[in-house]
Amino acid sequence: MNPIYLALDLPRLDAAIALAQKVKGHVGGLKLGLEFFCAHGHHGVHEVAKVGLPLFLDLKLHDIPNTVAGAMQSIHVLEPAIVTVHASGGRAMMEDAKAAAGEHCRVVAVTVLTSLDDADLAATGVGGSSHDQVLRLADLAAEAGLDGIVCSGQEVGEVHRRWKNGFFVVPGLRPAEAANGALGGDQKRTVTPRQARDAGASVLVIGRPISRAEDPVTAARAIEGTL
Ligand SMILES: O=C(O)c1cc(=O)[nH]c(=O)n1[C@@H]1O[C@H](COP(=O)(O)O)[C@@H](O)[C@H]1O
Repeated sequence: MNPIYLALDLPRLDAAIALAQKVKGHVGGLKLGLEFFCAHGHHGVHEVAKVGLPLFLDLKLHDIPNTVAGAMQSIHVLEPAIVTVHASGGRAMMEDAKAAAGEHCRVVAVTVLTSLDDADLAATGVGGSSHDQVLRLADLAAEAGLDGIVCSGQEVGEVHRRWKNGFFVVPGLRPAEAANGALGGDQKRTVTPRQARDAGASVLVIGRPISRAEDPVTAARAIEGTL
């Protein structure tokens, strides 16, 4: 199975669907995140579902347990393959999110965003390294019964060694030839798609290296070819 999930972080629904149709032979799934969901909601998800690939609803839910469970129930109808919550919402929130998820939906917990480095983390009051914080939150997610976590490719190898049957989603991927600046320099803990896969990633989330490429099909095919 192709592990690449294309992040459809585009403001226009027609453009998102056109991109998905173009590259669908070179990716294994589509990720719809906050930008997409806030703009197009359930209607947009139903439209993208017609492309025929598994959907990853990256809603990064983070609230009290009752509210997150209610949100999970409200998205059953969209039949997502994967949904995200924030691990920092705590164990009870993650347990209730999993209990409320549809039968065939993997629930994965975002640990430390790939846009943060150790200094950013310290500024939020979290001491220690982002690496240690990812491991701590991965253990918590496993205890809560989640299917896996979201982390950077810099941590996935160690998380994989500790959590053998976990499901690991890795974003923040940059092909070796891509200049981070040209893609928006917001990602800080990056690796190449191949490095992430070799370290144990189950899913590779890739957005701008494909969506902003001059020719997205060529870019997607090239990345697929490195795996
Ligand atoms: O949950 C995510 O998917 C996610 C978590 C994280 O720590 N970092 C991260 O970049 N993402 C998502 O992964 C995608 C990365 O996009 P690009 O940087 O354009 O490849 C975006 O849709 C982000 O919302």
